[in-house]
Amino acid sequence: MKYTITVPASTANLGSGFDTFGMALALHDVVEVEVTGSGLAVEVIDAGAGDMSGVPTDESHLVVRALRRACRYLDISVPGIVLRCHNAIPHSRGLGSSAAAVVAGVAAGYALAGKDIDGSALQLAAEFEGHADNAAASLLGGFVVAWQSGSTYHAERLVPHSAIRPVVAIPEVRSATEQTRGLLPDRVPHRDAAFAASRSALAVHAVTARPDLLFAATEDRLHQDYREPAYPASVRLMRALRSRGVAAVISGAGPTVLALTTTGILPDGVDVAGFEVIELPVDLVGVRLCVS
Ligand SMILES: Nc1ncnc2c1ncn2[C@@H]1O[C@H](COP(=O)(O)OP(=O)(O)OP(=O)(O)O)[C@@H](O)[C@H]1O
Ligand SMILES: N[C@@H](CCO)C(=O)O
Repeated sequence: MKYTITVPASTANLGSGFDTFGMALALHDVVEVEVTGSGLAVEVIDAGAGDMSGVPTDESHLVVRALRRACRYLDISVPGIVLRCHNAIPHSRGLGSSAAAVVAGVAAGYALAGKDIDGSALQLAAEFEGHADNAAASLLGGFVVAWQSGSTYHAERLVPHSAIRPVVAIPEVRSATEQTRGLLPDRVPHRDAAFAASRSALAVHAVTARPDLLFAATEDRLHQDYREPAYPASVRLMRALRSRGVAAVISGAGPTVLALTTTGILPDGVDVAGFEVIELPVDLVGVRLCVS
């Protein structure tokens, strides 16, 4: 039996919802899993993601680690595994590749156990990253609001307004989430926290019902400026777009720039040299499984 898991990319933060907002995007990794008599074989295939030479093919592979974790949680043992990963989501660009890999592994564990995905899958997936924004989006699809109570992760899925057409500008350069989180301060001024509260509350309304409010709703003071030294060209592009009235933000931990448009294109005259610009519709479904 072959289990095929299709998992969407995601964009996190959306400007004002640091570690809270996520949105699934229609760019998918596909992971095929087969159970064998013994051992582990991992094949990593570039399906558009670019150079995959740094990705391990042993027990340290992220999909394998998440699959093993889910199997332990679900109390099943698997004698051997063949895994074929068709990677389309570029790594370390702020498009949630690591969360997608973890969600694929967890979903594979549930598939092997013959169980439907439930709330515990989010917990297992989010524990890998320490925040649930990307994982919840890849798991549930649509627009998610994620939060943490103690060590428990939660998320609510909302449906984005149908007029929203996300466009991403993906640079060649990479940046590791772990490093760019290190650029964030331990404390922020109270006025910036209040600013963030207003904009993130507004963003829930803007994304679901009032796209005309997206520009104000995506303003951020908690993370993007602090991370500018890691990817100055991306922040420059984001600001150039915002100066034209486009609701542009840094996608996740960067360096991709996300523009929440209603046109599916970026305005003429903005210099996008060094970036691949593509429209990525919202994925409303989240992770899916096919058994053959
Ligand atoms: N499909 C995958 N298979 C195996 N490992 C992966 C996969 N995707 C990501 N990884 C691992 O995760 C790393 C990237 O994680 P990182 O959190 O820095 O970036 P990201 O998830 O692409 O971006 P962000 O979290 O900002 O959206 C890769 O270098 C690789 O080690
Ligand atoms: N909210 C996370 C997303 C990236 O994993 C961050 O900005 O660091």
